[in-house]
Amino acid sequence: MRLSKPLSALYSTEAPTSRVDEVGLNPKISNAFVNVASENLTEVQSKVVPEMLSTNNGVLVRAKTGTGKTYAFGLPLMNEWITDKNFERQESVHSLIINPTRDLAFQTQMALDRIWKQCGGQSKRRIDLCVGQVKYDQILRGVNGRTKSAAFVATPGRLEDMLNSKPDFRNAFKDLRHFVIDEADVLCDNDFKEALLSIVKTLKANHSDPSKLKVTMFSATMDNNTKELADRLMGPEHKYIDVTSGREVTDSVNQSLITTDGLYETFAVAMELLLEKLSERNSKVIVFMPNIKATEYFYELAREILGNKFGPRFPVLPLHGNLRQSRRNTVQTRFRNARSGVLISSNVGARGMDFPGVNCVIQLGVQLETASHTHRVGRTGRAGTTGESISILSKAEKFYAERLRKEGHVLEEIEKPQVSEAIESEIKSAGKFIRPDYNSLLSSMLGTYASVPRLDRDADPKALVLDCGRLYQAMVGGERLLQVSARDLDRFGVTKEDIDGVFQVDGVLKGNYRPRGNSYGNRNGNRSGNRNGYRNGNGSGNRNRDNDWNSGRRSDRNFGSRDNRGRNDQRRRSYDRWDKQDDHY
Ligand SMILES: Nc1ncnc2c1ncn2[C@@H]1O[C@H](COP(=O)(O)OP(=O)(O)OP(=O)(O)O)[C@@H](O)[C@H]1O
Repeated sequence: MRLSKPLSALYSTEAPTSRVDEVGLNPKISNAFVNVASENLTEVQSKVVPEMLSTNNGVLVRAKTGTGKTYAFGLPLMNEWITDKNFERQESVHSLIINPTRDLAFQTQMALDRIWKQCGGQSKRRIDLCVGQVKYDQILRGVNGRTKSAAFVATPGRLEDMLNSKPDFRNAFKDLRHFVIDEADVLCDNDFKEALLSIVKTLKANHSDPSKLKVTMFSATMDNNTKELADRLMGPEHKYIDVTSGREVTDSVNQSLITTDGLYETFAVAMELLLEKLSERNSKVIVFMPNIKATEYFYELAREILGNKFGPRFPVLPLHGNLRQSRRNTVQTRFRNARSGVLISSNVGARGMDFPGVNCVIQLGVQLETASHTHRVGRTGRAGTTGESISILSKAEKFYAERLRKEGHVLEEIEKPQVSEAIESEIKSAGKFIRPDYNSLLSSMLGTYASVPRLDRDADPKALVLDCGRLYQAMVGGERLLQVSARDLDRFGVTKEDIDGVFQVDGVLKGNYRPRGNSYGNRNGNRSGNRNGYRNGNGSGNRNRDNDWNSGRRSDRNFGSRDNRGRNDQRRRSYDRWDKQDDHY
């Protein structure tokens, strides 16, 4: 993206930055960067590029969202490719970059390719993908074909599978120089940790000289788990570069908070705000919803209401884990290229996704992990631009704002907008123009709450549950009650009297019963313990199926090829959940 202002002005709140031609990069790379991005590096690039060019040790990097981490690792890698005279003739893959989702892998590959093409490199060696839904043969062409892969951008499921099941592929990494772990905190999380360790083990076991393999890790959010794993993967000599100055989101994003009386008002206020924001010229907004069902519902609603106001060609786009990858790619390209429009997204669009020109992010409700908030906010105010983030929480969800504040987010309370009668009536009559499955929408909302850690310590679970029931009544009108199983409600510790006139219960409530180790009852707040609690009535006791975690149906189709099927059965389930759907994030 070309910027009209000098970068020093754009990054004025951050430390002095360097020019791209003064950090020791080959002129071909720095000239390409000037053509593609800027003459100036961002702060993280100014610190990381020289470090990566000179050190033999690993580097762990924490930098604010949208400050250019991709090129911070991409430029030094490509610099090595261009300065090695024998590079074209080498067979081994030089660099491996791992991302948690396919969407991010595509984006990373495209960003690096832009520079690499400017250098004329792609005719010699390419940057290829190793992700689910790319055919095995196509991936293998990068190691067996005439034009060898300089680098692979991979997701964990397909990468581990290929390394384990395809000897040709595995052997192509014997002189690998760089292994870059992007969004490191997610990849060090319990779901991926085992796979990541297994990948590193395989890479090292097959390496001609493991001491030459450099590992680098990047993220905006960093927890102790990540730091511990960094020690394991990179050794104690690795360097830690933190350019967040304690804040994970850039100062150029103003964060505010609107409190509503309940979930129904939350949806109405969000729609009113959206109309207001999109009425401004060249306004590009992302609305983040708490789960897939809510994303689908709000998208249908927005398509109708915004279509009536701005015309049918106005970009109103959905992004969530239940969409096919091809549709997700189309949506992302359309939104990336649009001057104005709205993306209604689940967590799948929250991390790393780079959509230029987003001036406002609206977030509804609570999330499993507060790190999600940081990444969602970080979709605006990128590359030195300014942005606005508005969180909408119901009174019962307000505990979440306190958590965010404790973690350093500055949320300014603002007045909620007056919801117009037109919007009220559109929401109430939504059943006529969309096919809302209100039952599963509300089950998903209950599931989202059930997946939040420490709920019973910080919040009033009863109030949240009752709000779900009232939302249902407001949506369907009349006296109909939401039908839920006693087992689901038991998790929130409600009694028959509490929910009288709000839910129709299947089974017998156990009063204030809360199962041991249930999702919100896990007081230590660790992430592994809080995902097993909720059954949303569709047969699975695992996690909140609609939280973008595991609701998907597509996978690394050929995962578990004959020779590793049994061994990887357990792990495959984890990849399936991720690689197909991405996402709890
Ligand atoms: N030196 C630069 N000058 C101007 N723009 C830049 C520069 N470096 C990167 N950019 C642009 O900034 C945007 C954000 O970059 P990138 O996606 O790498 O950020 P990030 O730090 O990885 O974000 P996130 O934390 O969300 O993953 C991209 O559009 C990128 O092209």
